[in-house]
Amino acid sequence: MSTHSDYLQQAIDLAAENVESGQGGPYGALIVKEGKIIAASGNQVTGRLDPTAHAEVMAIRMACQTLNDYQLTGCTLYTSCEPCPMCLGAIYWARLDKVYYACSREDAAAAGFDDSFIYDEIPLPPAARRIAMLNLKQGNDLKPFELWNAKPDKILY
Ligand SMILES: Nc1nc2[nH]cnc2c(=O)[nH]1
Repeated sequence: MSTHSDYLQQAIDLAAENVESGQGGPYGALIVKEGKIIAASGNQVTGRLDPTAHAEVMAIRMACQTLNDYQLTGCTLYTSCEPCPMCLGAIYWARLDKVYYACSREDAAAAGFDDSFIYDEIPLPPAARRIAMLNLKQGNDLKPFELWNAKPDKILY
């Protein structure tokens, strides 16, 4: 029976292997459900030319395919490093039960992966962010939400 520490060690090993493979950054993640590893991935940002291909996001995508579901309730994520703000959002949307991580955001920053500029942006008003988010109201901007609310067979997530 593997322990939390065993799974976390596997995530760290994946991260270290990822440096050799050249697929992306020094990160690894895996997802466990009922004692079984259902997904595992390294960071694949540069290999896939995909800035969203962080280890945690890749593992979440893989686990959803494995379970044929869009939510991961009952699953635990093990990651070599504290999730970045993007992965944090993905973790909540995926409804994972719990996350274990090894390195901290401070460790990542010391290695050149500093997320603090993103954390600092979050509380700012959208238009004041470094990448300005400009709210342009349109006459029919609420239409998609109205259609959604009226749709009897919608799949809630
Ligand atoms: N936790 C985590 N942080 C990152 N920062 C840049 N890439 C990654 C990643 O794949 N995982």
